[in-house]
Amino acid sequence: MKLRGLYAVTDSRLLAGKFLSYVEAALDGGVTLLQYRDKSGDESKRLREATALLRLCEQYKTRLIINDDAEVAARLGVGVHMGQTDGSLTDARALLGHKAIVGATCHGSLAMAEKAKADGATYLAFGRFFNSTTKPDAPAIELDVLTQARARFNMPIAVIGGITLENAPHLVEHGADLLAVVHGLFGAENTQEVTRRARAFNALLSSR
Ligand SMILES: Cc1ncc(COP(=O)(O)OP(=O)(O)O)c(N)n1
Ligand SMILES: Cc1nc(C(=O)O)sc1CCOP(=O)(O)O
Ligand SMILES: [Mg+2]
Repeated sequence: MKLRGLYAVTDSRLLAGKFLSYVEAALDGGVTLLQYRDKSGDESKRLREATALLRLCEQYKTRLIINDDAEVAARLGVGVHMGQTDGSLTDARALLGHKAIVGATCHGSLAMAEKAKADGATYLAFGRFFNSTTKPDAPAIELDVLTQARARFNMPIAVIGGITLENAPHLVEHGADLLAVVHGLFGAENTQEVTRRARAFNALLSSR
């Protein structure tokens, strides 16, 4: 599967009061994958918001990914992103079927990546590469991990953690396919700026 471009990731606190307008602005600029990431634990809110995002994604022909929760992904017929403590990747793949996008957090570990590939992951996610206001405690990793992963895996590689328009070119040069971004996209002052940033992130990946 060819997956390349901006991977927009939502954050419920950052997007409070402007959730759908900011997401739509990003979709307008071009989003390859949209991840719904909500850590509130409020299940009915999650299902309601994810359903609203699915409608928007259908309108913009973008693929929706649910963070953490394969059951909600199955209910909506979309993809899932699984971390190391979010349950079995094999089970998620079995639940969602062979066509679904199933992403896997690999932190900075090629061994985790090998296992994720064997368990049926669609893409491998590495990070965090830079300081992140969204998840400051995520373990930091070096660019070298990306170089090694690119040489070893012939499948889409997502990168995450503190990515901005300024630092993203380094990640693209080292082989990233998907730029997974929260604050560097949705931290913008207004919807026009969100759209501009989305276009600019995509341009970094389309010229190679
Ligand atoms: C694209 C992408 N990569 C990594 C993560 C992090 O997943 P995880 O380690 O499960 O942490 P949480 O996001 O659940 O806090 C991600 N969500 N997306
Ligand atoms: C959700 C998440 N996971 C990370 C990891 O390293 O696994 S870093 C991160 C936060 C990404 O948000 P921002 O673009 O604002 O830094
Ligand atoms: Mg998770």
